Amino acid sequence: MENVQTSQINIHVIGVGGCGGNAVTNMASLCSHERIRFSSINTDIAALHRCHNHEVVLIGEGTTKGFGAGADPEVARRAASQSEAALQVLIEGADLIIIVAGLGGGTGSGASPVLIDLAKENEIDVMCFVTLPFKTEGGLRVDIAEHALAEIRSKANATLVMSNDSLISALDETVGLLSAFRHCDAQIHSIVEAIIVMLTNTGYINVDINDFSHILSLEGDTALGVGIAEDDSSLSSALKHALENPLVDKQNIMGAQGVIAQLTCREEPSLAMYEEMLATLQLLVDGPQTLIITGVTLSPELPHFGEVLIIATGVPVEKQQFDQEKNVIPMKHASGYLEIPTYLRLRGKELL
Ligand SMILES: Nc1nc2c(ncn2[C@@H]2O[C@H](COP(=O)(O)OP(=O)(O)OP(=O)(O)O)[C@@H](O)[C@H]2O)c(=O)[nH]1
Repeated sequence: MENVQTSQINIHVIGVGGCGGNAVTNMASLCSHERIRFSSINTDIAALHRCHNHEVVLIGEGTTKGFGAGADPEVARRAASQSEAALQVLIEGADLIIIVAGLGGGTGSGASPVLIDLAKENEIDVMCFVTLPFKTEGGLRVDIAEHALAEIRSKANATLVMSNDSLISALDETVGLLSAFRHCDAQIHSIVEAIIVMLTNTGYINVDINDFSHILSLEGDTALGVGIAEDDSSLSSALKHALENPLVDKQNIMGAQGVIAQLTCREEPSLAMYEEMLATLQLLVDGPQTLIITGVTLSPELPHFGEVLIIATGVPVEKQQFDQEKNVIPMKHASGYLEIPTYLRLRGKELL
C-alpha cells in the first residue's frame, strides 16, 4: 500500500509585519508543496516589496500611508481593522492559517490578533509562530512583545514562541545576523513542513484534518516540535528532541489534554521501537485521560531513518516553564535535532 496524496486541505501561511514577511519569503523558497499558499500583510509598503515570491496585502493605507506602524501596535490594529475586507478575501477558502510574526514592533504585534479574530469568525483554525525580540532591543519592545504574546496565546489554537536571544547561544557566535534569522525561519519551516506532510499524505496510520482540528480545539498551552531519528533505536530520543528546540523555552507536555505524535519513516519501524516511543510519550504526558493520536507515514526519500512531529495542546498553563534563563543547548552539540528543513535535506543542500 502506498501513502496516498489527498487534496482536501488548504493551508495558508501568512507573514505579518517585517519579520513575518522575511520569514515567509524564506519559507516560500524552501517549500516543495505547490498547494500551500503563502502571503504577507504589512503596513509598510517597502517591506512588502521585498516579498518577491508570494502575494502581499498592504493594510491601513489610509492611516499609515504605507510607511509602517512606527512600532505602535495600536496603529497596526487600526490598520488591520480598516483593511478587514481585504483580509477577509485573503483568508477565504483556508482550512488552516499559519501566522508568522516577530513581536515587539507595531505590525506583527498589533495586526496578528486582528487577523486571528477574523479567521476564528470564519471558523478557520490558526497556529501562530512568533519570535520575541532581543532583550538588547529595549524594555519597551519586550513589553510590547509580552503583551501581544498573551493576546495571541489566548486567541490562537496553538502558539510556538521562539526567542531571538536564543539564537546567540544556539548558534556559532560568528554567524551573521541574517543567517541567524534564516536559521530561525528554517526551524519554523521544519515544523510547518512536517504538519503539511502529515495532513496532505494519507499514512498507514493516518492523522486527518478532523483529528488535527480536534487537538487544536483543546484549551490550554501548546507544545510543538520535530525531532529526527538516525535509526530505528532512536525514535524515543527523537520524540524527546522534538520538545527540546534550542530556540524555544523548555516545553513540558505533562497533563496535556491532547497530543498528536506523527512518525514519518524512511522504512518500516520495528514494533518494539514504535512501542518504546509511545511509552516514552505516555511518561512525558503522564495523563491517563490524554487523547493521543498517532500517525505513521512512510517516506522512502527521507535522508534520516525517521522524524517525529509532536503537537500537544491543552497543557495546563502552570506546567509550562517560562524560564527566561533557560538551559540552551548549543546547536552544534544538539545531536538529533532537526536543523535543516526536510525539503533541503532531501536535496542534500546546506541552508546556512
Ligand atoms: N527572527 C527574526 N526576527 C526578526 C526579523 N526581522 C525583525 N525581527 C524581530 O521582530 C521584531 C519586530 O520587527 P518587525 O517585524 O520588523 O516589526 P513590525 O511588526 O513590522 O512592526 P513595525 O515596523 O513597527 O510596523 C524586531 O524587534 C526583531 O526582534 C527576522 O527576519 N527574523
